[in-house]
Amino acid sequence: MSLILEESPETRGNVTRILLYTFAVLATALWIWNHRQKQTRFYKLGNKIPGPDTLPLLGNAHLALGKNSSEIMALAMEFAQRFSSVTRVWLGPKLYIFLTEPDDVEVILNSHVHIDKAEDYKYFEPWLGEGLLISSGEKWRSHRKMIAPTFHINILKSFIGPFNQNSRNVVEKMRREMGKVFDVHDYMSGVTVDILLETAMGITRETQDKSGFDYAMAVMKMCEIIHLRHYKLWLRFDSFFKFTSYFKEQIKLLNIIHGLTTKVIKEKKKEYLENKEKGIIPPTLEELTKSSNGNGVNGDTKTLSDTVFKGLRDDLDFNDENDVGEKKRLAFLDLMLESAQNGSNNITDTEIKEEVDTIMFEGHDTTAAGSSFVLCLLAVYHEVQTRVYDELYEIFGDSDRPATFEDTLHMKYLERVILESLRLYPPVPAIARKLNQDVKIVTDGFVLPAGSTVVIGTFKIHRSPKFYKNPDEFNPDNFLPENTQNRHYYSFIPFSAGPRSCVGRKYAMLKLKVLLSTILRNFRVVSNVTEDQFTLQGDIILKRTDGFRLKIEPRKRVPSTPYEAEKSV
Ligand code: HEM
Repeated sequence: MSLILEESPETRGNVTRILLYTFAVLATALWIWNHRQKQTRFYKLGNKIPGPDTLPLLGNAHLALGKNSSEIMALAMEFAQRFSSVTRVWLGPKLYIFLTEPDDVEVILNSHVHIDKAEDYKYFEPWLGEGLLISSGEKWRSHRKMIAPTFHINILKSFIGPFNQNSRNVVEKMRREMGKVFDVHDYMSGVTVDILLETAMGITRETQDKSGFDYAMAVMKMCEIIHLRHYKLWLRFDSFFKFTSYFKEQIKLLNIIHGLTTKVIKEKKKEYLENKEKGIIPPTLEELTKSSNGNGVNGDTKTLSDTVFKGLRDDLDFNDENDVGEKKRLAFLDLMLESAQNGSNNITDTEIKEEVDTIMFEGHDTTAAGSSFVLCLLAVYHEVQTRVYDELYEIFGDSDRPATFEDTLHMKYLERVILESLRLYPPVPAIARKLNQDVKIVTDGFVLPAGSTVVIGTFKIHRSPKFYKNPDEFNPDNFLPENTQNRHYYSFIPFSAGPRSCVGRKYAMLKLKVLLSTILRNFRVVSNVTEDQFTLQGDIILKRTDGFRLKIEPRKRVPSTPYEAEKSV
């Protein structure tokens, strides 16, 4: 600056001229680039789709600046209202297309071609590597084929023991909150990680040392960092993120997480080989999932959700009446190690670690949010809670016995409540895919160009008046058989659908029933917050920014009076 001031007026004029020329050349180059881009097929197809007005270069990115995740969620809802069921948004040169019409959603989700995850999933990579959630192509296909059977109903039935034990443990912990307002999500998160440690890695409470607790804490904190990176736009850039304290924290957390998974895999592998030498070989996946009637399907074990999800055409439709029993219980990790060792699957230790870490992530936050929303809704709608409890009283009376798999089949009203809660508050509120090929959708024959990102607005679809009468109202009867049978399958997709649907769907439903029934048999949940006061955070996992606050009261183990029961119908 001082240099310029000392120079002659003529030199100063030259500098100004050079700056102006440079600016003019740059601006012209940008304009030409912008104009030429607009002429490309990608831009032309993108711009045929309705969406908010754009600014040169920025597209619509300025609309997201300075907004927190709740405000971005509100904006997305406003766009969905203002534009059609197909809306485009440009974030600079990146094209995002939002779909909320089940016919269009089916075109994407039911396809075996459009299965690649959007770039937004990349923050998981340091943690989950190429695990099932983010992998693509042949790797995803072969691992999915290997992992889907480890969620066979026979294996899930053998998890009833840990589901019950951990649910009873959390009930004991929650007693200390009696009569106070507290955030129930903290408890749901803790119990979910404990259950996963046991069912995914085979680490029981008895075998768990401090590393199990540290792992659980690290999983929860990693989820928080990833959530932050989704809504704090500047943290999305690795080059910036690396200079923040979050990055240092992430390194520490990943050391804990990967340290434990690696250690457990090593120990389990050693144990397996030692047992093999002694001639003790665990049952194979094929043996555990063998069907008694040959076709693997048994109508007696079908639940309401099996019927609700039957049109979604995934690879989880197996059912069997064989009960493998407690003795044969194997965690996912054991099953993967066993199949790698006996040669039925070609999977390395690193890949096994990535899959176990993936299951720990996917199975944790989703069910913690899902169970917290159910409890908060029941705390608001007492008459629904009364009906749920009456059903539980019919099954268990005033006994304290643990739930059996058979009991869960009788929890029909509770199941409707869970499904309705997943409809109004889907834990995964949106699903994103990267398109590698152009796709023609049903609405107005729009062609979504290769290279764009498709965002499926589950939250919005679930609240469509076209499929639900009074769509914003909490009404478990939306899932009465007569109301579900003719509804578009893709109008209810909390677990996504098609070949890339949630592999833990049946696990989640079974666990939610055991956990929620145990809590509700012990406590009555109450809240003075009404549903319209819930503030939502539209992150990768839907949460309440105001916290999942409620109160618990001791449950009187008696059914409601006939008058109360009548009122609640
Ligand atoms: C209420 C609970 C749950 C909900 C709402 C849910 C929802 C979902 C959704 C929507 C997807 C697709 C995500 C996408 O395409 O971006 C998904 C994928 C997945 N989920 Fe879940 N999930 C739940 C529980 C679980 C549990 C308990 C596990 C495991 C124990 C699990 C394991 C997975 C895995 C491994 C994938 C990736 C599947 C693939 O890409 O092939 N989920 N989940």
